Amino acid sequence: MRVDGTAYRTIWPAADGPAVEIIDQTKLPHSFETLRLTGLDDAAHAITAMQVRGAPLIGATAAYGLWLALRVDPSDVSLNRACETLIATRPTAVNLCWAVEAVRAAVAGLPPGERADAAFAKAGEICDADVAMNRAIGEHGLALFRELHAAKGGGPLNVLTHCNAGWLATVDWGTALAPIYMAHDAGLPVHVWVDETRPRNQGAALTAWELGRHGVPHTVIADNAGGLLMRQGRVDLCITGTDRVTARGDVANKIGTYLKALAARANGVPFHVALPGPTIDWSLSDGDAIPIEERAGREVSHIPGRTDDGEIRDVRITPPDSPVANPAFDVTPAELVDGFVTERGRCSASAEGLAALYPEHASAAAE
Ligand SMILES: CSC[C@@H](O)[C@@H](O)C(=O)COP(=O)(O)O
Repeated sequence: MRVDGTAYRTIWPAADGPAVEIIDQTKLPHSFETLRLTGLDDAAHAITAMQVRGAPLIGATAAYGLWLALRVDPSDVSLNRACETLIATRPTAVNLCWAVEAVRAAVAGLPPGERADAAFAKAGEICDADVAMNRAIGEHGLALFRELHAAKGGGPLNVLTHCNAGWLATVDWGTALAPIYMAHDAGLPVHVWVDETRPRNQGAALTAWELGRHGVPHTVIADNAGGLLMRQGRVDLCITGTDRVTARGDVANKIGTYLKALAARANGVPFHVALPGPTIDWSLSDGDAIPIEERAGREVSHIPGRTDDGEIRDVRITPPDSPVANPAFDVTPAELVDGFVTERGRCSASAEGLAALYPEHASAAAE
């Protein structure tokens, strides 16, 4: 996507040496800054501190993190230690494990001297594949948007989304936002209700920033406003991304997604989830078995903002002696999801639906 006229991906190899560059998402929407990652620790820190976030981008960053580790020490011990370190950074998004295991498989059988180059090539492949999958998700989602718009019979299609599943969450395009960009670019009138997404405000800070840069009409709302808007008939479709989908179609996504799915079902609003194949965890059936990341309480007790003189600062909003809890994801059962939009097409949120699109994985999962 373009920022001030320049085309960016969210992660790219540095032109001038062994490093990768990222957009520091903790600085958005206040300032657009890039960062250099020069070693495994930088990559692990970028994921943990959410300088990069979003399931596909976490995976891509981990892949480059392995390259950086293998440049320094290509031994088996180093490879295994780097894989463990990266996998431990964030537990819910399965794309992280998928990308780490893809790089491990690409390098494990090679002589140590060839491993770093092979890891670099694999990381690049993962990034290119992510962009292609998201573009395809956008095209399949656009068909859904056109159907819903035609059924509505006029006016803008009002789409509600939660968290950030845009280009910042992936290498480019995004998952849930890809159809929104394509619809807007194709002249289909869309307006997006952007959930602020407490506690880290990925909607207010990142989705609103992305949509604004692209000229897509949008309105930021408090997380609690969605139910009212659905009841008032002001939401035509909910679409979110996901961090992990089980083989039977249960969906882990940013905390608060489940409440939106419940409100959507109660109000007859279609609720769809956009995902690339690597987000499916074929080893799990029951969504309640998905590990839910518990993040620091400070993300709940404090809220960041920018002062008038440009400083980004956290401000406390809870009594200092009140305990806080911060589960970062929730699970929406497949029954509440009206459909998946994948790079291979659309399907029902069910074992049968996923198996029809991904027969090679489904048969392996059943064995
Ligand atoms: C295409 S991204 C899908 C999900 O990763 C996204 O919806 C989400 O929940 C991101 O959570 P985050 O905690 O910001 O990494």
